[in-house]
Amino acid sequence: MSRLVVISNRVADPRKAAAGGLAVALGESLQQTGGLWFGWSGTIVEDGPTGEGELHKQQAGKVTLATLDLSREDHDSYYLGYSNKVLWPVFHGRLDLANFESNYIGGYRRVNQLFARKLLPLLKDDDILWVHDYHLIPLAAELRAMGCRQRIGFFLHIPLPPQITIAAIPQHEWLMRSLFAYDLVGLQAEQDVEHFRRYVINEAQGQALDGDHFRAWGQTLRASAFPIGIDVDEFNALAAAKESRDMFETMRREYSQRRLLLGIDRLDYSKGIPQRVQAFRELLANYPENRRSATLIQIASPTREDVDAYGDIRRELESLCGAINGDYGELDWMPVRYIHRVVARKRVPGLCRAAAVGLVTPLRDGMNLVAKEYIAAQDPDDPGVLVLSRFAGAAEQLKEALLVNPYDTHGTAETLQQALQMPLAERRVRHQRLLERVREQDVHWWRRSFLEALREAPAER
Ligand SMILES: O=P(O)(O)OC[C@H]1O[C@H](O[C@H]2O[C@H](CO)[C@@H](O)[C@H](O)[C@H]2O)[C@H](O)[C@@H](O)[C@@H]1O
Ligand SMILES: O=c1ccn([C@@H]2O[C@H](COP(=O)(O)OP(=O)(O)O)[C@@H](O)[C@H]2O)c(=O)[nH]1
Repeated sequence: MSRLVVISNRVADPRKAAAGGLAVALGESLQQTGGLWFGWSGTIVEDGPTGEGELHKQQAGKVTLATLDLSREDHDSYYLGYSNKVLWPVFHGRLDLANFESNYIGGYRRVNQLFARKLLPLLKDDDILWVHDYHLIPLAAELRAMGCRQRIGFFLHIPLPPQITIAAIPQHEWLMRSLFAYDLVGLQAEQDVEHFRRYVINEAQGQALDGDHFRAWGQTLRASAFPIGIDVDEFNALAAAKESRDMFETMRREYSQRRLLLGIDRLDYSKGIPQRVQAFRELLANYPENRRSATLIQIASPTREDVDAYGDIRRELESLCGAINGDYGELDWMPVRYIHRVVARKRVPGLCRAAAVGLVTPLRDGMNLVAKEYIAAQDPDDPGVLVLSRFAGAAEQLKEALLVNPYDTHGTAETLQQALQMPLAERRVRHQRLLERVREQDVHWWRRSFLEALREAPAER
């Protein structure tokens, strides 16, 4: 059996609970198979030489972690710059937030070359490589240029936008062409595959062949949807632990006379949090029976704070929450509880179970694992209702949720009222179907189906 080598920007000890969907899912996958997990150490070396990362190796159960430090200059241009000021906003359809500053691309290429150079000596001939996310799109091309012939798969955790939006990136042809150095490209949703198909045909003058195979720039690969899932059993074990049960009991006591609506997100402009708070405000305005009762808890964990757009969204959200509490709050009830901190993962199941409504309303999201965690956390006899954005990748699978357009404040407020009023029988039926889907297409299914497809993909090298 060949060894699995996972490469991602973010690496976490798989035995410890991590926040952030990618780290959680990869940790759970590697726990099953063992192998090597290679990526950035999370350390920035202030005055180290540019382009030379120190390699740290550490054993975490069956998994070897091999991580690199980055110099300040490389981190700023590769991670903050090209990854999070170019690729993240463009791939989430926010061209207005993209900053196409020319020196970012140099750092992005340099770090991908550095990763390839440091990884290559660690590889065995029959390893199977699985590269993750937008930080590392050109990694396979760099590895191939250094002689790497192993099978390499790539999984994009964020959405792939329409062809015309991709084309706004000055280096789009180089980026998309470098995807063809992989043997398999995995995307979150069928819609992303459709966007890939249109790019290949219309922009690269390539061909769509049978069975999700594509040919362009003299190379063939397969590009298919592999929607990422959660580890339901691991999540249930967290739910049964003391921290989670305590959290549930506390919330249930505190909100026994009230209805709880819950959002858990990184404070990212893609998550649609201000729009959600506006919709909640409209709910209170249009349906006064919810005043003194409905309470929105919004966990907005800090993320990428060195990127300006994230500071802006924080100020916007704080001002909105302040205004709604000022306008509607009473001495014994505040409509919004906004928390700008990470909630420990072991508390997430208890918090979700206590909420009558789970709010997952991103403007755009690759998948959104919180949507699946909310379903897994519910009491099947008295489940809450998931309100889900049609623009989250999860919406392709979770059709029995109440789907909303998060840009439509009025429509979302109406749906919140529908969720709060939904009869028990309907809640049970919807929840049962959703839970089946979350269980069937869990994180193990995701890993297995991707790796099987990678083993079978046409390998041209
Ligand atoms: O590593 P950070 O910059 O701190 O950001 C955290 C992660 O955010 C993104 O997550 C995505 O992956 C999830 C799992 O597939 C998916 O459910 C979600 O919709 C995506 O936004 C990012 O893609 C990761 O690389 C980051 O580690
Ligand atoms: O304060 C927080 C915020 C998020 N999470 C976890 O981080 C992951 C977020 O993944 P998702 O796919 O929803 O979004 P991402 O942050 O990766 O874009 C989920 O497992 C959450 O339970 C957490 O444990 N604490």
